[in-house]
Amino acid sequence: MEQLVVAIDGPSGSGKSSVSREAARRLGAAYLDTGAMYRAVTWHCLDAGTDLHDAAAVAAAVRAADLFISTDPDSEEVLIHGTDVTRTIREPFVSEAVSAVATNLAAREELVRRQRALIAGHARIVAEGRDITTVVAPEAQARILLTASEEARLRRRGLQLGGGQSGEDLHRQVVARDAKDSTVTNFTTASDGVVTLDSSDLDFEQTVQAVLRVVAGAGGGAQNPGAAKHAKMEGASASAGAANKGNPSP
Ligand SMILES: Nc1ncnc2c1ncn2[C@@H]1O[C@H](COP(=O)(O)OP(=O)(O)OP(=O)(O)O)[C@@H](O)[C@H]1O
Ligand SMILES: Nc1ccn([C@H]2C[C@H](O)[C@@H](COP(=O)(O)O)O2)c(=O)n1
Repeated sequence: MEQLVVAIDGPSGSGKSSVSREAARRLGAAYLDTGAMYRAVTWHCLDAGTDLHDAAAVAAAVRAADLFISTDPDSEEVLIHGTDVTRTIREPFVSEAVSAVATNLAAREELVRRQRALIAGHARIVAEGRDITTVVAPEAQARILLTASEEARLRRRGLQLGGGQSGEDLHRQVVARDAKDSTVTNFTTASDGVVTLDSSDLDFEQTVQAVLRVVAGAGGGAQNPGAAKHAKMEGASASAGAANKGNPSP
């Protein structure tokens, strides 16, 4: 059976992670959050006292990183050197530091290599980030640039963080981070063959449906239509067989 790879990129707060995870469930596919990999190695550098401005030291730390990321859409789990950082990597101190690692080209090269290995290990996978459609998996059957207006993205992130953030904090975590990250990746304009999906005026469910339509149009439907229908009705998982119990060795 031909492998199904769905590649989704987009700016911060566009809904990549949440929409991709749900699309993966309904497709009976694995799910790869590549941003979590950048976050985990950033946490590790901070924890180890590595100077994030020392490009060689950061690259060495990333190459040596013992990193595990679950690819089961129903199990969010990220471990680095055995430490569970699943929650910590979402903290603002990591969000504010991560661009220093994401703009390190040697660190990117290493993480891209690992991401390709993870993708290759699954029969069906939805992978999301900033350079999946262009660098990591340009041969993916379905490639989507998921966008939303800046206003929608700031509003969504504010709601997601509980509404306690100042406008300045949100701007730093969404707009300023995108500005730094876009110096090394293109997630604002769609490359040839990439479908742009603007979710500004769509709710979450409509956005998931729009992604599934693009995948179906590219020839990749639900693995088992009954399971996908069930997942849609019950909000339950259709991800049997998608779990990854061990990442390829570095
Ligand atoms: N179409 C939508 N309408 C309304 N809310 C949405 C929509 N899509 C996603 N959301 C919500 O917006 C928030 C941000 O989404 P998410 O974390 O998936 O974005 P992201 O693009 O992965 O961001 P980042 O790259 O910064 O991690 C979440 O709370 C999510 O549930
Ligand atoms: N393929 C990727 C994925 C992520 N990044 C960078 C961009 C972000 O600043 C950071 C964390 O990503 P997020 O969790 O916010 O999606 O990692 C990247 O450069 N390439």
